[in-house]
Amino acid sequence: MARLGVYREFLRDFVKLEKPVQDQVIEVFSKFEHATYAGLHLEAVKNARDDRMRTIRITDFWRGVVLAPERGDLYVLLNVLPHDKAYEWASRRVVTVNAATGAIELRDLVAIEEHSRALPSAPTAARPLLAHVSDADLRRLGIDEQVLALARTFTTEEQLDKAQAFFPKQQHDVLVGLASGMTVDEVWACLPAPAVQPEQIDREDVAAAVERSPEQVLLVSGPEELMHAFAKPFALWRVYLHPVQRDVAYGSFSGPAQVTGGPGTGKTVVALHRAKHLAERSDEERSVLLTTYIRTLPATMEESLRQLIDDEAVLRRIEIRHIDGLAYRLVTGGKGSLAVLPEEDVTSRWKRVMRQLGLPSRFNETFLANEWRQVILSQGITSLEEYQRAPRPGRGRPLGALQRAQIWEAVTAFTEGLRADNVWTYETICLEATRLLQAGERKPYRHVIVDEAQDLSPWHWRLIRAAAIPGPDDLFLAGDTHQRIYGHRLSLRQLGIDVTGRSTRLKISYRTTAEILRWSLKLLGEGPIDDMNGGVETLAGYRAEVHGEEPMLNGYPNQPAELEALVATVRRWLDHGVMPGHIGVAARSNILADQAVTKLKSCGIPAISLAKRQPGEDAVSVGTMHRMKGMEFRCVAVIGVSDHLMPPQSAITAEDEDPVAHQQDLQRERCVLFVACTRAREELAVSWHGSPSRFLPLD
Ligand SMILES: Nc1ncnc2c1ncn2[C@@H]1O[C@H](COP(=O)(O)OP(=O)(O)OP(=O)(O)O)[C@@H](O)[C@H]1O
Repeated sequence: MARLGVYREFLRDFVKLEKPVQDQVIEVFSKFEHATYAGLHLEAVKNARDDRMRTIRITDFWRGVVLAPERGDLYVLLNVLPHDKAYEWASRRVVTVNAATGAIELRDLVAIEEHSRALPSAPTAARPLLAHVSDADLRRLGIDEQVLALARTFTTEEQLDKAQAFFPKQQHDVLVGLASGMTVDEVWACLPAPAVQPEQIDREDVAAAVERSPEQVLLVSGPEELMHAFAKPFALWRVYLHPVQRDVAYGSFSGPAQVTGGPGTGKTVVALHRAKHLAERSDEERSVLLTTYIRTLPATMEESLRQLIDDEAVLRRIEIRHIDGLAYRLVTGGKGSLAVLPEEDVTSRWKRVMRQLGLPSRFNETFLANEWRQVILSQGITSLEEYQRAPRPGRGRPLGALQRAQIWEAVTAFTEGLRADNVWTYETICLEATRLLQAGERKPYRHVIVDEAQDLSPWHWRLIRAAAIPGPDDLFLAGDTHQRIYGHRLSLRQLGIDVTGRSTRLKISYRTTAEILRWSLKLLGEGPIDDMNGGVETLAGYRAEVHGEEPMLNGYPNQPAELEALVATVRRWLDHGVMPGHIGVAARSNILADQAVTKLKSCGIPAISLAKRQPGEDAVSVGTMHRMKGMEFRCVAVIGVSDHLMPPQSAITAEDEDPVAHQQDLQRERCVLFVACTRAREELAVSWHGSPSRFLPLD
């Protein structure tokens, strides 16, 4: 019986086909297993450079390109294209085996030969791009003779960029890494670990290579899995994990462990698989807690877990809860309710305290609230003596003993006021929940998994530490400090959570394209980013496997013109067959996001605010950049990236008030923009009106 694999690169393109063609592809290939070779009408391709290429009828107009095995029964669906293009595509391409990884790779042989023929006969004076790398090193990294010969002639990055269209992808990535200054060892470390030793790789045996290429080919076990792969091409994570992801998700750790990595590297995916793994090993209900600070995430995580776990008993062992919701429930015991103050009431209480105590105006309400959160609560300070001695990292304005005494008096008045009025803030609820857990004997969870860990504050971590039984596999953290949009710098070790020797960094972005990634990384600026463990975080080796268009960057004279252009951009995406629900629009403020919804709707485009969107709703999703966290779309427009809006003045502490807080606020805003831009899978459009934001790399 024939078996079927689907080339992963095609899965991304599958969503771009029109719905009736998609349906027909599914129809044809769901019968594949049971059909005979002849019954499938696989046609040979005339003048093919690779005689294993076949095509198969999808409709009168569309054909699938299939790699047929020389021996064995494993066929690979490589692409689906209009009739003539399918034959042309198939005739030019050759499947080979990578010498370093043993995986299959696809090249446009005709284009390589054409480029090789077009080379000038005499060498040029310009320095070759890869002059600093020896042939031996290139071969060790899997560059074959044909690619090597052509790559040696390149003198500009532009030539190398163009070669992306015809070189095998893995080899092209290696060359780009070397050309960008990575060392041979660094590039080597980024290659997927070969399933066999390089000396055992038989480069003629394509059939064996297909079997050991899970990163290139999704092997489907039957029609149901095929349907799922096509129905949810973005949900491949369910069935396939990169070996590094798998090791972390299904590994055993002697204590707290951590997974880090840039946007789209699959940290949430790993967290979900880890929850499944730990729940399967457990026998108690609600013994695994999956938590986060991002409000929208628990609902999405629940939906994803339901896709991953069929067994209701296993599902019942996992509790998914927002961290503040967890604290609330621990304090109320699930009964009664607490009066939680909205942020504006918290601010007016600080103002009132200032007035009552006659504090100098330089201690304004923001300063006091930040001092309380970032110094007093963060360090768990409970007395003036402790506060007098406390270091104040991240706080720029020095304070003498008298000033500290004044502030302490204000903090005491504020917290006593809350108590007297029986009202709470989320911080005080969290402190109370931690106190209850520390006082009690029972820890409610065996395992706690935290997603978007970078956004939690020290009081959250104390709660988490107190909620889990210390021991093997107790805590598992997934996060990326480059995407910190709420929390502050902290050291987990100082909070009793030590992940030394149990931290893994993921490097492949499965979400976005190399072009979007390269541009977005520049948004982060030059400043060092901490790693939550007292060190500096890095994104070295972070890369995307797929390529696409460069981000579109456009400025307009005023906001109406920018919104008009947004409509045109969204229309173009829709005209290209992108479903409305696969388009996201992000703005820094709620006001601009609301205006975008109104504008899109007034032009007949279905659009909805992210705050109101129901799962599965097919409308363009519009929201603030903060709301974009944890989401992804095929196409994303980030609007209002103007200098007067990004960063918003109100979000930045004045430099003369506190230079350290000023820098931190700017960095956080850069991260906010970075998060919004890295939600795009295929296309990113960034726009502004008036002057562009100083964060934008426009060169
Ligand atoms: N092994 C994999 N194979 C295919 N797709 C994957 C794999 N791992 C993750 N993905 C996909 O990549 C996308 C990003 O995954 P995920 O949201 O887990 O990344 P993340 O690191 O948490 O991102 P962010 O930090 O930006 O929130 C998702 O669409 C997910 O399905």
